[in-house]
Amino acid sequence: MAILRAAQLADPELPEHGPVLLLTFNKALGGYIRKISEGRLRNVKVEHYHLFARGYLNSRGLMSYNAIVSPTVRRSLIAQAVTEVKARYKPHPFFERTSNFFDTEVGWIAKNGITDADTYFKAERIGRGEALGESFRKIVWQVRDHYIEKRSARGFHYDWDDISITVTEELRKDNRPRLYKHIVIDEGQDLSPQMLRSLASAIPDDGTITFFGDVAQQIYGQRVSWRAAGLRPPKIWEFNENYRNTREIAALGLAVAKMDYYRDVADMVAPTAPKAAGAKPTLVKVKTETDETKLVAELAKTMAKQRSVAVLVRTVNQQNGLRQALPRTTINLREDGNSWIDGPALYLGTYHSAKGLEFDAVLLPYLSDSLFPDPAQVADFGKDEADANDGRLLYVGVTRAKTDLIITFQGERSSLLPPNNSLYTEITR
Ligand SMILES: Nc1ncnc2c1ncn2[C@@H]1O[C@H](COP(=O)(O)OP(=O)(O)OP(=O)(O)O)[C@@H](O)[C@H]1O
Repeated sequence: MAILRAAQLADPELPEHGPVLLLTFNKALGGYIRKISEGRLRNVKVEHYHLFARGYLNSRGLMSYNAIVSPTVRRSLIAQAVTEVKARYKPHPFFERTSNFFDTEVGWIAKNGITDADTYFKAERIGRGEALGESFRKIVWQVRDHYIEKRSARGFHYDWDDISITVTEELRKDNRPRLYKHIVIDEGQDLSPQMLRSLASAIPDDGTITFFGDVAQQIYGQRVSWRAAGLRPPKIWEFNENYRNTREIAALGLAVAKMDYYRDVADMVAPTAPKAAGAKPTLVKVKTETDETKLVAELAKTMAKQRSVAVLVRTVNQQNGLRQALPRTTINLREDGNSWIDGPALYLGTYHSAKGLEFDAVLLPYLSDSLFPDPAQVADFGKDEADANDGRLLYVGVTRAKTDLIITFQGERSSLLPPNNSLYTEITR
């Protein structure tokens, strides 16, 4: 629909036509969209947000080589900033929170376009985790300041979260004609409010924004809707037909969306049951993790001879581990994001990188209680928040499968999997 909408807005037959930006969240989805729309899109540019942001700032003379700090360096600078701020205070357990916690909080500030302390102190935090009290927010704000100072000292002007603040500021003072008249956003639920604001500033007064989103698939933990960014859509279409999954796979997806960790989702559109029937998702219990990796690699290899198959995992470490066991020809969704093959192929990636994509068969290994939700997330944000985040990832993973879904685990199966056994065919190896 996003492709068709983009084509329509660029069609010279339409009086309001003009150049269109079809914006995706990540590289892999951009590659997929370019592939499936081959030859059909004229006057439409397909880009992911960060490519757009870099290109625009470059046109303003504000982008140089190495201007954006990598996530790893950012995290280490934030960790150093925490140590510095900690030295000014009496010992307090708050400082013992993981660097991922501080990194996420600093990211949240930027994603919401907050640039002054007062606004942050008063901001309402959506999410399941406990809201931070003002004294803690004061500490976080100092961490943020120290981090930005350190970053500038190293010559980095931006990180991947706050780049959208400069994009918005520049667009607001930029009187040049706009490059695109219309912007179509796919997987918009995961763009930050500030990214959305920057896109709204990127079109002319007579331009339009079309936003495609599915709140059930919010996987970047922001738990905000487009409303938070101030978008007031004059028209909303609801798409509730599920044409992708078989009835059995859709039933598991729906059961996931009904789990406790999905409470209070605003703007949720429940899909109606699809017509095509197929096999139930298979739930395989294995003895050890080594057996699990071996089994998944064998199944994936065999199945990928005839179909498109994806193996999706929670963490980059799991991905790297599995990579060794899979054939060299396996397409890595994160790194080879731009390659997309029609027909039989084997893909490997994280749940995050599979956003918006679909495969004939999907394998979801390591869904053991000890590994999912990711224990590191539980340590950083507490069980409730980790359940809410990883539950959404599970929903994304399950709904990528068109006809076959295989889930494997060892020990106890993850508590995030719906407990109703009639949803699965269970096998013990
Ligand atoms: N009207 C239709 N009739 C038949 N098949 C359709 C129709 N619309 C979409 N499809 C097919 O349904 C599948 C899912 O469509 P699409 O990838 O656009 O879903 P989506 O809404 O973007 O899903 P998600 O956000 O979960 O990735 C695709 O294989 C697509 O070709």
